[in-house]
Amino acid sequence: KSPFPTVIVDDEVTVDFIVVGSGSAGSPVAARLSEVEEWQVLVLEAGGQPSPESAVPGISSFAALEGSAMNYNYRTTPQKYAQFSYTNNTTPYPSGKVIGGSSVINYMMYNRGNKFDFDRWAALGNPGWDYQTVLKYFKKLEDYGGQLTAENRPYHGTGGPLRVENKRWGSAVMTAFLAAGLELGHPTLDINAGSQMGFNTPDVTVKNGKRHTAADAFLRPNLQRPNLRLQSGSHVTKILFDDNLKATGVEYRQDNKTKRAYARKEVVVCAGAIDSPKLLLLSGIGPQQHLQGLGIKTLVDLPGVGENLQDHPTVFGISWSVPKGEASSVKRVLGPSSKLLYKHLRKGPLSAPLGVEGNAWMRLEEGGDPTVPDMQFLIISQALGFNFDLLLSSAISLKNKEYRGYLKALRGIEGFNIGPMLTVPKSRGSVTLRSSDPFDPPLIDPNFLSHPDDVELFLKGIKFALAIGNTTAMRDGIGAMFVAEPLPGCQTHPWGSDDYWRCFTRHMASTTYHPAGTCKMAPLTDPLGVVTSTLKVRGVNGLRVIDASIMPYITSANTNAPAIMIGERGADFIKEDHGIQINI
Ligand SMILES: Cc1cc2nc3c(=O)[nH]c(=O)nc-3n(C[C@H](O)[C@H](O)[C@H](O)COP(=O)(O)OP(=O)(O)OC[C@H]3O[C@@H](n4cnc5c(N)ncnc54)[C@H](O)[C@@H]3O)c2cc1C
Repeated sequence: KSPFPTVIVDDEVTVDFIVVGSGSAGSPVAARLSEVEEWQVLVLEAGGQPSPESAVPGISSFAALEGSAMNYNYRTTPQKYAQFSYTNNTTPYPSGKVIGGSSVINYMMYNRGNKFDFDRWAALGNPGWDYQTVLKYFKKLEDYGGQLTAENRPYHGTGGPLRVENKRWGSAVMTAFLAAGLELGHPTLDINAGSQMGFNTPDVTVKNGKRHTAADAFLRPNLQRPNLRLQSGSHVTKILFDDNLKATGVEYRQDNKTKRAYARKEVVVCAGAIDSPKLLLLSGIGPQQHLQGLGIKTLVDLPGVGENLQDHPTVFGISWSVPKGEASSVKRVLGPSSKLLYKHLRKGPLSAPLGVEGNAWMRLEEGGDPTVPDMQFLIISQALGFNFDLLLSSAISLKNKEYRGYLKALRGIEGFNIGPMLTVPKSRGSVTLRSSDPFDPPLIDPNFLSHPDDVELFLKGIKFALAIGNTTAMRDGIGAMFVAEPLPGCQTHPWGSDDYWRCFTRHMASTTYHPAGTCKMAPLTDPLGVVTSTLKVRGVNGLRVIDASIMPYITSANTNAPAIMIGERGADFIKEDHGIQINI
């Protein structure tokens, strides 16, 4: 039985709202709009049903691997300043093509970001996005099942659609990581509450031990509404406009047929930070020169479409070994006792995202606001070349030939990896069209490390990661031993020197799969803005973009929770504009 009831609508159909994409933001948009009984809402989703395995946290990250049918299987363009260790200087750039979008293939960490992120969006000239306002939406969307205390209670919601829980399982690496934080003077805390500065084990979008996607939370319970319809396998190729530049509907492909759907009120594009700008460009909204070069007629010359791509780069490969049994080995996660524990109690290694043990947020640059981090650390109890080596090295597409020897030395050992991650990098990339064919993958250029400050900050991040691994909690507690194998390509630099780590950074830095910012929300004074503060596309009517692409600056943590919040926030802007009373 398919988990999501879907429909096949007529080849030409008219509704009030068309929502393009059922991902982290599209699902709440559709659910909230269909609360208005007299509005007909149609969701067009390019992907299909999620696989049963995608619901099991411990194995579901396999869906993010290249080749999965639930993934667009994009890659970055060859990077000039980074990714030197990866095939052709490119890496896979997974993005969910499935009902639920990237919330079906992500690692389920639920991290909202920093108060400053949202106050900055508002200060740029985007009213209604300040922290106090968005906090109401974070609470509204949440059904918090984690531990509540006097400190974190005011920041959480219960009874909302999305289940958020404390992670149910961690290896000894997790406990040692938190102890290492305390040893270095950093508290263990709920980073979605008062302060983000410290160590934690992530809360996750998991319900009763199973992944809880945005579609599980917002669409599944509401698809019985007579005014909400979801049509899967429907790839939108173009937005249609009338002579007054009002969006009247979309053209899409389904079952090899070109069909049309018309919207009486609005078309809402929620296709994510890669596909939303792609769809605008295909529809003639974007930088005129780029469109002209591809023979696409320009409707609105909007230079910001596809620009301002931000992601959180991380440096892979900073690894420690531990004695057998301490980390997430294949045997431990997929072994019979783990399966039994999961089957009967929904607990154990299979109930938690594979290898994800903890996060930390720090400010490493001198000066600045001490409550705002510039670095996130992710500790995963797998490491390149270790137990899950095939999975990890293929996920990031390490150059096989060059690194075979390097990985061989590590094979079969257990271990962990601490990845420093820039919370708000200075480098900016872009998404552009490869051709005017809507089925051609776009050119995704994160332009990682094009800003030299990003490399210098990574240098500090790597040193802090080494300090975590060097604590008594890590060394004596779990027998952590740093893997000091010189990295191919960096052997000319004295091992461990600043230049060695700079070289290491440029070789190993890559994506954490958080594209954002490509349809930037900004006031009209900003020439690179694409949407207004109520998420309306500039220069046209009846068209909004509501997803991770609207972030002017990326949030200081993983982007799923903010994308869902953006969906909730955006739906209320639509309601307000159409005279519907909102309750928040
Ligand atoms: C491998 C991976 C791991 C991640 N891990 C985490 C994590 O642990 N924590 C976290 O917070 N974030 C994580 N993220 C990021 C997070 O999941 C995303 O930021 C978030 O899901 C983005 O939401 P969105 O609504 O902008 O886009 P999406 O959720 O990607 O939704 C876009 C939807 O639009 C559909 N679509 C696109 N184009 C079309 C079209 N032309 N026609 C019809 N439909 C279309 C897509 O199929 C998709 O369903 C991860 C992402 C990935 C890929």
